[in-house]
Amino acid sequence: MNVTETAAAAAVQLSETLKKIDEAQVEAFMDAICSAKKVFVYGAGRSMLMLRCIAMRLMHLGFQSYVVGDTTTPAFEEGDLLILGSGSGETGSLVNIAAKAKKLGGKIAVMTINRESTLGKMSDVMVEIPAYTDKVDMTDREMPILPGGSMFEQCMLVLGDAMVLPLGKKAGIPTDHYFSRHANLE
Ligand SMILES: O=C([C@H](O)CO)[C@H](O)[C@H](O)COP(=O)(O)O
Repeated sequence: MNVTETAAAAAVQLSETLKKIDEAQVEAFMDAICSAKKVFVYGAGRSMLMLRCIAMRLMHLGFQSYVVGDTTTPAFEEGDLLILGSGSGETGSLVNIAAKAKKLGGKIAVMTINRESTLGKMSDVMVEIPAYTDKVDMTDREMPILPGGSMFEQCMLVLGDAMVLPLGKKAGIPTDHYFSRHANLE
């Protein structure tokens, strides 16, 4: 396959993977966002990059959303929600941050491939994405067309974007306000 054929085949695999996600898990995930005082996101590597995109969309909708570790990110408090994205569900820095957030009285929402992982077990709500990661033994799973954790990471991004309109509706945000908060010093 050449590059464009590979990209098209990857998009098909992405679509097939997204269709397998449990809608009830997604609903619970969105409810957790709507009932949180503030929403924080955290991940490592490419997973974090996808979560930054999701945090931006939440800000567009009017949620108080923050990226853990950014200079202007405020304190995590009781009633806040920490969204973690981790293919493996075992990345050490995320496990530490999740434990701290729980201790501070917050809730944990996790997107992961691995429901039995440490983060899966720590979560209050979880969306299981049946993708592939090279970090966990996945011999039973279809090999991805894209390398490493790419399939998982892209599923997170598309799923997060797909939540935008339903989240806006759930939170009662007028549609003409959706993107008026986008940065205008650019
Ligand atoms: O950057 C990553 C990627 O898998 C490289 O292909 C991961 O997102 C990063 O290493 C974090 O891992 P997970 O917590 O297992 O997503």
